[in-house]
Amino acid sequence: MTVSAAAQPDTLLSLSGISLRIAGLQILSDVDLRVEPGRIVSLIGPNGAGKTTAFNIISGYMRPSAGSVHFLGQDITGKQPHEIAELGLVRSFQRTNIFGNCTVFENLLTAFHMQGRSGLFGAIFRLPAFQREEQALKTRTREMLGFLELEHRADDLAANLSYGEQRLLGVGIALAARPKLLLLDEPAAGLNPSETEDFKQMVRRVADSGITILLVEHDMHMVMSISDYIMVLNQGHRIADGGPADIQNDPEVIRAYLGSGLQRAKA
Ligand SMILES: Nc1ncnc2c1ncn2[C@@H]1O[C@H](COP(=O)(O)OP(=O)(O)OP(=O)(O)O)[C@@H](O)[C@H]1O
Repeated sequence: MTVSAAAQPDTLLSLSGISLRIAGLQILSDVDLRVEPGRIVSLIGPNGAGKTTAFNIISGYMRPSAGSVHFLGQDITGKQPHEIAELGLVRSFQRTNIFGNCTVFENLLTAFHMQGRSGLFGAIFRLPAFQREEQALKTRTREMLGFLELEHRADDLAANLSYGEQRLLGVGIALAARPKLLLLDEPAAGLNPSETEDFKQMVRRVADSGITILLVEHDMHMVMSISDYIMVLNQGHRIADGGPADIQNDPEVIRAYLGSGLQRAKA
């Protein structure tokens, strides 16, 4: 029996019996997941396991064939991505939302403006309310630069940032939307070890600030060292869930990975 998140006050996000079938292929089969507030939760599994598909369903980009998604006690199954983002469930993509020809400061300020109240009319006519808001948003932009440890890059074009710095900026842009739950899709892909470490530290700071994190990631060192809770998918089925130590020692998980990255993470 699956329990609705509405009946679970401590649950921020829950997936109940999620299945997806496309063109005769069973992509996800009866997947349950519960994300408690304030935690770092990772979704892992071999290639093709269904992790990105699960993210697409959670964030409204795909509709499941069966099952439901609840966020903050509300059924969000089948809602549009922007409606879900407005509720506080925000997804940070690997490289989409950055304007390369704008500075780092401008990128963040624009992201804060998207959440602002004065609107286009206020901006065009530079109404007093807009000017007050602009000052407040600039202050928040500077604070965010400090949080991301990117102050020294404030006036550089985003296109000139390293991969690792662009990834940090992408998260900063997502954070401007004031998420309650932040979805990170393979954030360490393409990063070198020191960039991965910087990113990991930043994820910790985000979690410490009270924002819950749901992560899809292949870098097992990162997953095992940062996660409070891990769910493992294989061929669309949940095969295990628990803390990092449980997962690393789970025979079915070891079989699914055939001793690949998971074993190296234990070394
Ligand atoms: N729109 C679609 N139509 C048909 N098949 C799809 C579609 N989307 C995903 N799939 C298939 O579903 C399976 C799961 O894909 P998904 O991208 O969710 O896996 P993943 O765990 O994120 O893999 P990876 O780690 O390689 O990114 C794969 O076999 C994929 O080919």
